[in-house]
Amino acid sequence: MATVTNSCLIHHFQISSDGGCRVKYSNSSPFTHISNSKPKGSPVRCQSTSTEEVKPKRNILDNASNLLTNFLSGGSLGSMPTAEGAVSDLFGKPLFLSLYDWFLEHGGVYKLAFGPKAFIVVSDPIVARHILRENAFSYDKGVLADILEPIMGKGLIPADLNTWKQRRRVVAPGFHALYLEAMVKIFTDCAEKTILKFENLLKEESLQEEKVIELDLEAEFSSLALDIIGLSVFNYDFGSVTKESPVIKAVYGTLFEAEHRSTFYIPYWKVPFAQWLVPRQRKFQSDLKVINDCLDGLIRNAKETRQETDVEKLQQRDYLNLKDASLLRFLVDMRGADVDDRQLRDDLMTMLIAGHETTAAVLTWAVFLLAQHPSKMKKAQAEVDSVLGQGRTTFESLKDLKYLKLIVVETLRLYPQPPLLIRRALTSDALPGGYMGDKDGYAIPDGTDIFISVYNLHRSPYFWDKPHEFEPERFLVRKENEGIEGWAGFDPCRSPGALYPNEITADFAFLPFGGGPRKCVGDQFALMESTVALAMLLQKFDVQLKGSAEDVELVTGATIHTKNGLLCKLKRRDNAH
Ligand code: HEM
Repeated sequence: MATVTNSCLIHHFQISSDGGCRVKYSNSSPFTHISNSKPKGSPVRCQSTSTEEVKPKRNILDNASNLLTNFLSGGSLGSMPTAEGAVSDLFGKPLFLSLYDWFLEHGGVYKLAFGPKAFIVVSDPIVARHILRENAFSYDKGVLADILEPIMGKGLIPADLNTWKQRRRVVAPGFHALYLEAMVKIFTDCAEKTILKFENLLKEESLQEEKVIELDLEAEFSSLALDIIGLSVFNYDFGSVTKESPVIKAVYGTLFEAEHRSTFYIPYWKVPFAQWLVPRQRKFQSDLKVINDCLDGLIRNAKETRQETDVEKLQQRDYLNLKDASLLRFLVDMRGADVDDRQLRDDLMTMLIAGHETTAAVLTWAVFLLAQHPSKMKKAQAEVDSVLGQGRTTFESLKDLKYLKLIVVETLRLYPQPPLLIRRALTSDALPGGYMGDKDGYAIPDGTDIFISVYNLHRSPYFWDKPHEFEPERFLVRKENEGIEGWAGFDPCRSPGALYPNEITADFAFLPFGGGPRKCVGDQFALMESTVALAMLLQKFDVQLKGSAEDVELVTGATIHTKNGLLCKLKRRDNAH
């Protein structure tokens, strides 16, 4: 394990342009060396400007917590490094940031003693690959399922393995290429409405001298992502970019509650009668009812107008000219009367929540990062101008928006949504030895709760050069000797034809959509949606932060977002007509 000194243990509430923590590798192309074989000696070294040693933080609360955890786990996790100071640290900042500091201190697999529970924190690609792919069916969603089940029922994210196996087979074919092509048209239509709204606001402002509008872009992206998910998943026009409605309010209310539950460690929603007695819980139940009634109506309507049964024919439809090319249409036409309404509703609710906030967060952080790197914004705009001119984004043009795509993936690297993946071992398991240490791996008992820290993997000084810097170009280098363009240290041959770098090309050191059988079903959808929205914004506007980057505080629930919005100044580009 490399020695890491104190200056690396900064809290990365903001990304600074110089990275804040300087690291260097003895190996210039670290990715190519990820393999099951452990590195000999200590191949990577994290250098820092300070020589101060890390001082373990302890207080009575932490000591008691560690003792309790070891006692309750029967000492079975005893040899694993333990994050000291866990309990007291957790109250100060988002959990995933503390997990990063402890990762630098304790390595790729360590134990977090948290009251009566122990969580294992994994920040090593080999161990992550084992849990997510190689031994995926020995794990379920554990704590996450407890939190989400009241909202998503047996939808794909919280579903137990048996339900998941049946439903994944039904839902995944819905994301076929022709559907995605039709969706790019919907993304473009919706993004155009957002841009039009900005232009109209600008017209109102142009009586003033500056001709600049100030907006909370995080809120605007949230509306845009909601409209897109409504139309593409169940052909429902929320129209939230321009109006408010009871359904929109209910969706935001439900998202807010889902978020609150995911940051709260006590399942207060399980307290008997709470849903009738506590006003907040009553509101949540009534919000849920508004959305469920809306979804039930849409499912009923789709069933009444059901058309075909054959999956192959459905996949060959002229999706671009369909009035309703939604996923719901596909699922009902494919399964028709067989489909269980409740299960369908759970799946739609899951996609509404999973697909909305995540994409809005990617767009928010992409703009945040670009605003701090004006030269990269100019480079992106030059690409948009050369590929699109003043035209619209299309399925074909996405292939040529190469730099924009790298901006999207680099944003996901720095701000993964969600920053942690949660699993619980269904049986005892032997975790493999990781890449980063000289350990032989650990045996874990069934019931062990695990956080796979995507944030730590994505900012690992062992795999990324200048891990905290925004450098979309890092993914695009010429591969030595082969003369082909590939992704830095990644092997594009592992996933030929991939439009974006992914966990396969990176061998699980880059996991923006998870990996293995429970990987995000909407990954391509989300990447294309983010690329389209970003391209259309940059085509028309120069964007600046209203205040300084340091003013933008981050908070987390299910995703990483800002505390008070992303206040920006938008100015129409000189050459935009
Ligand atoms: C940038 C946007 C998105 C990000 C970063 C993202 C990320 C993820 C991640 C990391 C997982 C795996 C969770 C785990 O292993 O525990 C996941 C699962 C999932 N996502 Fe996404 N997602 C995005 C957009 C979407 C969209 C647009 C949809 C649907 C339209 C969607 C639907 C789902 C579903 C249904 C699952 C569960 C898959 C399963 O268990 O079979 N996601 N997502």
